[in-house]
Amino acid sequence: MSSNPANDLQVDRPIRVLIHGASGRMGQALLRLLPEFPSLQLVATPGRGELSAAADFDVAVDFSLPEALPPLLQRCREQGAALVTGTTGLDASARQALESLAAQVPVLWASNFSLGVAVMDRLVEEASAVLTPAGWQCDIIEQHHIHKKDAPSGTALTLGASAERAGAEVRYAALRAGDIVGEHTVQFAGVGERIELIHRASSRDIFARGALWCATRVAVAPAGMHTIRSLLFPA
Ligand SMILES: NC(=O)C1=CN([C@@H]2O[C@H](COP(=O)(O)OP(=O)(O)OC[C@H]3O[C@@H](n4cnc5c(N)ncnc54)[C@H](OP(=O)(O)O)[C@@H]3O)[C@@H](O)[C@H]2O)C=CC1
Ligand SMILES: O=C(O)C1=N[C@H](C(=O)O)C[C@H](O)C1
Repeated sequence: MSSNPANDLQVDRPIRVLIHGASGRMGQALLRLLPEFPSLQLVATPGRGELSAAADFDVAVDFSLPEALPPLLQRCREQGAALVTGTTGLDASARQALESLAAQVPVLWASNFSLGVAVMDRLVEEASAVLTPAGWQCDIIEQHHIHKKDAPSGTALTLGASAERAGAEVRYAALRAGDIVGEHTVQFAGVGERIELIHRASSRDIFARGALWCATRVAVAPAGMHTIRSLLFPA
């Protein structure tokens, strides 16, 4: 999760990586930061309709749109390659398709690859476990740039799911404005007091670095569904 090359993985041979969605905001950040991870060797950046002609790879790193995923999953399955994806707005059948791919290859989907949000997620779960039974209300307010298609954001839904595990009934509000990289507020409101947990992303580099760090780990992991929490905070 760090820009320190010492945190890169030592490997016998380079891990061949395909970047899916390379022309996008996240794709461009991934390409710029890739040199921080010498174990990763870029072999393909296929655009629309170019996947079948792409070179063989060990791990795909994907930030695209839900409709772009089926051909990528198919290619990973055919090749036995790992998948790290941060694409949000996935419906139940897309999530199921990831689970089914994970029966054959290592897969990691994360709605947010930042360390800060991973820690915030744990705080939300802990706060909700105490405050929900005490009758506090949980609300999640997220703000993003005007180009973002899905709402609520994937991160908001992940944080909400963590609060809901403790029984909370979460309400969501989403704002799309300017070039906001991403801001998430989880508010717990009781009578006479309130707690607000806020994460503000000021650069996409935090997501790109997190995804590349995960790729170095997932590429050499066993088949199955991996999570950012299981990589960052192994039991
Ligand atoms: N998990 C995380 O930490 C983060 C997740 N995200 C998520 O990542 C995704 C991408 O975000 P962002 O980079 O801002 O989006 P962009 O719109 O900037 O980029 C989307 C990319 O996907 C490609 N694409 C879109 N549709 C298709 C298709 N049908 N087939 C193949 N390629 C396609 C685009 O190609 P083209 O140029 O041809 O349109 C482009 O390269 C979103 O779901 C966003 O929510 C974003 C930031 C962090
Ligand atoms: O689309 C974005 O930009 C982001 N999407 C992710 C989400 O949906 O939570 C992560 C981050 O907030 C930026």
